[in-house]
Amino acid sequence: MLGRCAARALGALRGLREGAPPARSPGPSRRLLSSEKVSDENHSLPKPCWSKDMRLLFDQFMKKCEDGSWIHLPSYEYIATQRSQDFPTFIHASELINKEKLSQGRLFTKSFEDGLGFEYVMFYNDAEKRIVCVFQGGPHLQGMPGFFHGGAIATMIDATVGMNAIVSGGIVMTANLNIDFKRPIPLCSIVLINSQLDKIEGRKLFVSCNVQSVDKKILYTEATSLFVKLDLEKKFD
Ligand SMILES: CCCCCCCC/C=C\CCCCCCCC(=O)SCCNC(=O)CCNC(=O)[C@H](O)C(C)(C)COP(=O)(O)OP(=O)(O)OC[C@H]1O[C@@H](n2cnc3c(N)ncnc32)[C@H](O)[C@@H]1OP(=O)(O)O
Repeated sequence: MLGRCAARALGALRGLREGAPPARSPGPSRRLLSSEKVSDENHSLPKPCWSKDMRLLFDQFMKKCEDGSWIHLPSYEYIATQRSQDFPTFIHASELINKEKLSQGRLFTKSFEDGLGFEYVMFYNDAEKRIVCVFQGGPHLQGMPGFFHGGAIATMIDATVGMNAIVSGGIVMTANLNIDFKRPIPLCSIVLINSQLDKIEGRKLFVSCNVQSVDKKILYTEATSLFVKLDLEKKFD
């Protein structure tokens, strides 16, 4: 059975997706218009492009979810709710945004054809405040020949530590991300991204992370990050 904290974390994610505020306080833009589009396809479920190893890891983690200690986090291509459309106004940047283009917005990691870019699934452990992301990068993420682009690795790290901060703190933005690239990651390999919430100080959430081979014998990357919780109510008023 889900613990109260875990249920709250999942609620926060649903809130992000459906336009309800993830934090406790209801805001002036708490509305979901009937015309709003929400992608239905949960990309965190097995697809034909997932390798056998990716599928195996997925099954292993799903087994861990059975007692409620781990939660399988959903992931969607785009969030086209009124609240996400309003997001630039919350941070006083609406005049900088092309409104037509905003409606075409898609989550960067979900913008590739199946199997060519970012294939991943995240699992959250509420008691330990950590996320494990199983990541299968595709051939269009190449940097140096035969290896992943550093920016692609940084993107997946940001997505994972970012999700850890979101489930713990609501709506946050990355303020700082430090990455040590220790070994190049072979293109199309599967890796584990292990992220851990280290501490919360007021609006600041500190999250660290490493990227390992599936057998845990190779440490590819280490990172630390700072996320700052946005005070949407305050900024909106
Ligand atoms: C309704 C919305 C719906 C949304 C739906 C979302 C769905 C999402 C779904 C799936 C997501 C998957 C996950 C993805 C994750 C990716 C996330 C990104 O890529 S974010 C893009 C890159 N980041 C930026 O562009 C930030 C740019 N920076 C800023 O906007 C500001 O600097 C911000 C918000 C980070 C902080 O600004 P301030 O005005 O709110 O706060 P101040 O007062 O400056 O700082 C607060 C505290 O933090 C420290 N701080 C700030 N920046 C720091 C830094 N770089 N280093 C150290 N400390 C820093 C300050 O010193 C201060 O600390 P003291 O409270 O005094 O102790």
